Amino acid sequence: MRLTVRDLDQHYGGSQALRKVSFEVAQGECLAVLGRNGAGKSTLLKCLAGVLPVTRGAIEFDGVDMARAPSHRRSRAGFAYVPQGREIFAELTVRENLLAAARPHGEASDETFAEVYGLFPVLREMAGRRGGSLSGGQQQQLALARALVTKPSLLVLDEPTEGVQPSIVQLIETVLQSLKGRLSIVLVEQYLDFATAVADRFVVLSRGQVVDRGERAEMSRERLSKFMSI
Ligand SMILES: Nc1ncnc2c1ncn2[C@@H]1O[C@H](COP(=O)(O)OP(=O)(O)OP(=O)(O)O)[C@@H](O)[C@H]1O
Repeated sequence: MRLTVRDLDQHYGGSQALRKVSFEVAQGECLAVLGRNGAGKSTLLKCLAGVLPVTRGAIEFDGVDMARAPSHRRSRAGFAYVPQGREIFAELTVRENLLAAARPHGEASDETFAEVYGLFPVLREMAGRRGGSLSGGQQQQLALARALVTKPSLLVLDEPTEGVQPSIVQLIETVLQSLKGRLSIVLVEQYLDFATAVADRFVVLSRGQVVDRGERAEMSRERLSKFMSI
């Protein structure tokens, strides 16, 4: 899916959190959204997901403006969102979490389950365990798997490496690299090594505005450090 965000404004009451944010993500590409705490990254992703209303601007999925469409319509159009903090169902088992995520998109096939269990083998082992009993890294894998069973064409991830041990960060990196090309990805990430390993292009937000953008080859620590807390 091609994502075009144009002149997006968002306000929390009287305070403006996003100001004329514009960018594009081509089919199969991964865009990293970088910036300091409070820059507006999570707000931007919530606007893309339709969980926060936008004040002005367009969010086009393959040319169709979804900026005012409810979340379920965006989801049916191929959009999947993994929020910060994961938001899995703690009381449901791993398998039930996956079934619940897949249901609005039609029953998930055995093939779909085999695919996500292939990407995240620990979830197969833990299929009967309650989501709430998993470690942070396992919950992050479950959150990603929940998004993938919906067969998205645009995957939006808010800090997938947060609170996750290095071996799982490496696994998530490998998974995202394998998904790129097939689906488009928007990634909010504080961990620069991960972002540079996965993203093709980046935008930097500061106080709700895009203050820099470029290609992966231009994502040098020197260039980004003036906008980030590193
Ligand atoms: N529910 C809310 N009500 C009012 N202001 C909010 C709300 N959520 C966020 N903000 C403000 O909007 C701005 C952007 O916040 P946002 O969470 O999008 O930043 P962020 O770049 O994702 O930061 P972080 O990395 O800390 O999550 C901040 O100034 C924040 O205080």
